[in-house]
Amino acid sequence: MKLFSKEQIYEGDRLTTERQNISSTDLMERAGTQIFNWMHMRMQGAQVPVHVFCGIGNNGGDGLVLARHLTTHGYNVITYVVNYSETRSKDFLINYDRIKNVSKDWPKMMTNSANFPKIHKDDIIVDAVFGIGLNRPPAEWVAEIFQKFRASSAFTLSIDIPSGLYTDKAIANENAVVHANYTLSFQSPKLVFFLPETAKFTVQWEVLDIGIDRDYLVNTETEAELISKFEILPLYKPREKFAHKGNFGHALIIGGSHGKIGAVNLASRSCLSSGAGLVTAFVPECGYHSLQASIPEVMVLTDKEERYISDIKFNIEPNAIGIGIGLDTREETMKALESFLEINKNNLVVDADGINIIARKKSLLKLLPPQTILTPHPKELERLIGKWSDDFDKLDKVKSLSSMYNLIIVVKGANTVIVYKEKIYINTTGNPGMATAGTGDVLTGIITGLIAQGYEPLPATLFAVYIHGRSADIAVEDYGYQSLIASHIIETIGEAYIDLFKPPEQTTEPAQEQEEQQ
Ligand SMILES: NC(=O)C1=CN([C@@H]2O[C@H](COP(=O)(O)OP(=O)(O)OC[C@H]3O[C@@H](n4cnc5c(N)ncnc54)[C@H](OP(=O)(O)O)[C@@H]3O)[C@@H](O)[C@H]2O)[C@H](O)CC1
Ligand SMILES: [K+]
Repeated sequence: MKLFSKEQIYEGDRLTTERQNISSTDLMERAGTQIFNWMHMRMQGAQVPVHVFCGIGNNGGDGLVLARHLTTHGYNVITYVVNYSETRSKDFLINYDRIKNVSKDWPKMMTNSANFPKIHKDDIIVDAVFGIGLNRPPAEWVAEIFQKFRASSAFTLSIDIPSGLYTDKAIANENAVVHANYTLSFQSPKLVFFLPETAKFTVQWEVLDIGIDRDYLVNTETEAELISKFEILPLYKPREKFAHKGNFGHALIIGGSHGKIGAVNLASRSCLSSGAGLVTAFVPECGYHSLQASIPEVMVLTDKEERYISDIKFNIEPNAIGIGIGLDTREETMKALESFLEINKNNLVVDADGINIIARKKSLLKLLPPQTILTPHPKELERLIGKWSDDFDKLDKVKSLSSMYNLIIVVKGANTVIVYKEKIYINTTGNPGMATAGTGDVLTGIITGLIAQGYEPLPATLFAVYIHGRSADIAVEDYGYQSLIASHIIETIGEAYIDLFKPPEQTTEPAQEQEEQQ
């Protein structure tokens, strides 16, 4: 799913009104009516007090359209105008007049937070104060109103975006943002719904289709894209009936040091479970017996050193190499990695201490083959790109590193983000249970295994991050967040593959109930 920028949304609006020969007021009527339909479906006439807070722009206009429909359908609605500016948008004014024609209780003007109404925790708040037009911090009294929303504990529904959130930059003051229980966003979700610092303001979100021009939506390239089953399924490579293990490549996993052979164990197993035909592990001598005993399917080559990697030499022709897990960053190992990178031409996935070594000696970056994949967790990323001031600054730094060295960078997080040059892909699978030792090793194995099978590096990365998270979502159902461990994620990779072909979950309501609601 494409994530359109603020500028692209405004452009889409303009083109839609032109091509469909409608006014912006008609488009606002569509938007507000869609919000009303969503609420009406769920409220079914319930007389819960609905407090609609409107700004003076088009987000506010949406709120007035909603309030008008709630009123004419007999709901218990109270409308407020948060009067933070004297400049009203045209469509706000048109809808301000329209609502006055259908209700004797005209919208209440608010110019400070003192006359904030009493709101019961079972009431509903609709936040139509700011939309994507927010371009400077809200006034203090407006921020106080947002804080009173939260203090009321009432269910808060934000229109388009929680007010106080910018679409394209970090927020200065978290107290000046609405905490939405639910956000109904027009045409596409916004990037800030998925970034670590701002995702918390949008607990749940849903996209409402307001009929923006289809050609525009299809033909407009966006910087950011949401990756879910729909985008992953077309990447899947089916298997021929008469396939044999040679068709699915030979992956090499290089890593491990005394006490950290398990990382290579996890990566090698997940590499096999991702479908690689053959997997070889290259480890210090101390890892030989444990690997051969624990994963008979994996072949093992060893370094001449007992406890750490000192000289990476192998007599196989791998199709893909995953390197860095459990590697250790001592001098001899750093030298071994440098000598390896000087001659390596293979597709490469670099993780963990592999990244830490490169972060220490940045000149190694230019030795990485095109489309090398780096999979840093936040601490490793900071060592690589330095400190960042906020999520947007982080993404800018990652994009420039990616462009400079032609790298694919996996920025692990609650929504893992894959960055390739100027493009951002946001994964939608995964859960907090994955914050446990070894899940990164498992991901490295899956990416390496997919490349070994012939997936190009970027699709392999998108696919692997998706499957890794989906597999953890399946496993967490049995183990819960606290008890999920990396090995469990390997066990459910198969189910995650099978899940790709299951139709999206049907609603649990029996068919006849759905008919009754028509
Ligand atoms: N295709 C769609 O998605 C549609 C979305 N719709 C809705 O339109 C809003 C965007 O509306 P817009 O009028 O552009 O902006 P806002 O309503 O978010 O803001 C109103 C104006 O307020 C001014 N502003 C910005 N920040 C502040 C601030 N901190 N304090 C005071 N005033 C502020 C700014 O105007 P200026 O001239 O003062 O800069 C804003 O323009 C979108 O989110 C949807 O809800 C359409 O209804 C239909 C199509
Ligand atoms: K809003």
